[in-house]
Amino acid sequence: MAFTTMPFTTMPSSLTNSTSSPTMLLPPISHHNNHILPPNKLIVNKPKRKLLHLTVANVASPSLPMITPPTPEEQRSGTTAGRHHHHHVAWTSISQESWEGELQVEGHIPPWLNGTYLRNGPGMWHIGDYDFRHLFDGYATVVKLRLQEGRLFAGHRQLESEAYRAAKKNQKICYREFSEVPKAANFLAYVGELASLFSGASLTDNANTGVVKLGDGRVVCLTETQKGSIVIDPETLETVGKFEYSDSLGGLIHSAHPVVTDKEFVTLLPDLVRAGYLVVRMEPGTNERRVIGRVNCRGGSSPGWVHSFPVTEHYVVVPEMPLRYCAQNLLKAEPTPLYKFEWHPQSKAFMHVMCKTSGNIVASVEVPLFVTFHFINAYEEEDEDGRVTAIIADCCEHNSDPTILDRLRLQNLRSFNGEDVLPDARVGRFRIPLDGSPYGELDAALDPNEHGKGMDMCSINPNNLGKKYRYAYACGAQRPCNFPNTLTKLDLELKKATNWHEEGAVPSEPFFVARPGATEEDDGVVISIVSEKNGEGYALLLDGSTFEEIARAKFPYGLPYGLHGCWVPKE
Ligand SMILES: CC(=O)/C=C/C=C(C)/C=C/C1=C(C)CCCC1(C)C
Ligand SMILES: CC(/C=C/C=O)=C\C=C\C=O
Ligand SMILES: [Fe+2]
Repeated sequence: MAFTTMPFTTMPSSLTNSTSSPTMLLPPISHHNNHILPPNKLIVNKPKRKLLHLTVANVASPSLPMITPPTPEEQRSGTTAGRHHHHHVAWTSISQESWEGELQVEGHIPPWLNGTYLRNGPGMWHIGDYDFRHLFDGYATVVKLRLQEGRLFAGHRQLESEAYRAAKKNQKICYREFSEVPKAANFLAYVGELASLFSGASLTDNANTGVVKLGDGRVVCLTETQKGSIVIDPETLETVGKFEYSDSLGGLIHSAHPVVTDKEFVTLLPDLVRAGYLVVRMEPGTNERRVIGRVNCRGGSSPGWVHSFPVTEHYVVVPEMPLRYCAQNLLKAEPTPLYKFEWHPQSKAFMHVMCKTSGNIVASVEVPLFVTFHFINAYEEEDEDGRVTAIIADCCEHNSDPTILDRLRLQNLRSFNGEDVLPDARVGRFRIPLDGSPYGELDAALDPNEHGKGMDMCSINPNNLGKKYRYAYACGAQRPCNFPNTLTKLDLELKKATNWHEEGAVPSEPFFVARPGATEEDDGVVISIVSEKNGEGYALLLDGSTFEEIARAKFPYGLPYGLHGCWVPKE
């Protein structure tokens, strides 16, 4: 099969951001005997020393540089804030390009669990001496957990986006990130005179949000810019090349969360010129998106942010949030309170429902104002005669408070002082009637106290995508906290939650993998990666049904927080 990928030039094998600041190094690894050092043996290299690029390929390196801890002066230095452990390891930049090795497993990995869990996220939040502002600005770090006959082989690697390579080469940001803007000279020096800083060319391709496995087997890292679609090798985590869309639909941005199954890739392309959304579909084995239909916005002159959207078996649901893209903010030099977005409560909120096969809009209703990053799932509600009466769509809803976006500034995440500052959130359940009534409803699907009034980063059993379902897994809040800190299993039928919590731990999105042949919806495991307050970290497996721990495996280093993952089953 001929795929369109554009290879990048080879990267240098050594880490080029050998800054003048102290940086954590990871312990060396060996093929035969993987040394997992306790955290107090984590080693810190001396300023101005070159960092080793530790990969399996170079474990044979005969010697490591002499290691000394940072001086108290260096410890105090504000400019190294992104790099060492003044604050939680979840918000500390990864210090090494890549690592891989076997982890020791405590507990029992089910023998049926054979495949690789991949997780993407912004893991490096500085370049040179400059620390980034926002969680979403970080350069992508992809983590893998390869589970094989009860053993666990893990690793991580920095994604070689153009934006990351340019930043390493110039020791400066060269493309527009979520909240960061390069200096014009940096951008021009890298991209050339033809591209304007105030054009789409200046947008990042730093694919730091999610990772998906297409029906044809290709694994693609994604973010909200279309150019930030990058193919990786799921085994080595190496960057293969850009995923080039071969259609001529154009546009610069898309939803960060396409709905991907073995049969299709469905996504939304916001139209910032004629406020609306194109609903598009791409078949496995192709790079061509085809238009299913178009939704025109009903409120405001700009489309609402669509970080994600839900589908049912027959419909695509297009949310129109009053948190809207702002074309001016996209190209502004200084960050605005809501970054590239604006809150327009007077423009109202809507939900549109499009038939997947005809592209016809079968419902378009006004709903209460809402703010969400993540839809959980949706399904068709039927009456006794099997007629579809409404669409039910669930999301992690931030009590229609857009300031959640600004709460994710690194400074906030790093400055937790025991005070409860996480804004309330809930499982928002929309009911969108299909009988032509003009209004839809939005209510909490269960009492938010069940999951501690915090709620985000959700997954479901993928076999229930678009269908009536009972269970979801997400992160909730054991307060006080400044960020969701529990893993929670939601029973949306009994309206109960089961919570997993460890003091000071920051767990990433609980990802559900169904047991092959299972008949119960929650028969499977939940995978998460936990960053601990002592600087360590581990992979965690919970039983999808009892929500009890079945295994954990410590990494030799604490990992930064990560966002979304996917499962690549072993063939
Ligand atoms: C990591 C995450 O959840 C969201 C990331 C969002 C990003 C990276 C958005 C990026 C954007 C730009 C870099 C410029 C254009 C606007 C926008 C899509 C917000
Ligand atoms: C981490 C996050 C959104 C990530 C987007 O992909 C939201 C967290 C919300 C906190 O309550
Ligand atoms: Fe997301």
